[in-house]
Amino acid sequence: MNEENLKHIEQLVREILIEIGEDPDREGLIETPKRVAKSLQEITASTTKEEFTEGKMFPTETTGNDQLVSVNNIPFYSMCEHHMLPFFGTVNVGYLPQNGQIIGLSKIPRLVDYVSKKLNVQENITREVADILMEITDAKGVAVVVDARHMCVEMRGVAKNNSVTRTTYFLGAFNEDTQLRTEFLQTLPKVGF
Ligand SMILES: Nc1nc2c(ncn2[C@@H]2O[C@H](COP(=O)(O)OP(=O)(O)OP(=O)(O)O)[C@@H](O)[C@H]2O)c(=O)[nH]1
Ligand SMILES: [Zn+2]
Repeated sequence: MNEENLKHIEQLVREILIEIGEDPDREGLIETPKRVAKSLQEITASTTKEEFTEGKMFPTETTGNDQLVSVNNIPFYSMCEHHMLPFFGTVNVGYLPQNGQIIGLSKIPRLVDYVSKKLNVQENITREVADILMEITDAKGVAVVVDARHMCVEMRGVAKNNSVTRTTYFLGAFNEDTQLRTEFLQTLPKVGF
């Protein structure tokens, strides 16, 4: 998003304020179009793939490391592509390394940021995290579970407060090996939001 985009969004937000019956020149709203433009820029500023693909893999001495690795409770914030309202929650990721190749732990939350900082739906975030992780690690299997609350479900429409949506996506070994899948599912923390 460049300066021209930001200026244009500012004008549009000013028009929205008028259409919803507000006075965009009242004191509390004077800076609002600019703030909204900047916050939209921040919320949708997906990072680049290099943030989690450069220097990502570490070979270890032994394939004895080819055991389940799970990184849970990774927070994310996104906006639904239907209403442009926030949905947020946690991403839980498991993978089964192949040939002792492990990924730097910080790269997984970076991947979650990359996928979630744009207009999206929860199912796509779940699948994209799994597909990209599989692509960059060449793991034997990848599992992703996302728990989220959707403001478009809670504060409007059907208005169901505190309902939590869980989406899951399994690739490779997690589809074939029920024991592995159960082991991963047992690592999932209780939803705390
Ligand atoms: N599957 C899925 N649906 C979502 C997600 N975020 C929002 N939605 C749903 O997208 C749907 C859009 O439905 P529409 O009927 O086109 O829009 P609407 O009239 O605003 O729907 P209501 O929310 O039921 O009032 C709604 O059922 C939302 O709950 C998501 O991440 N995944
Ligand atoms: Zn929505």
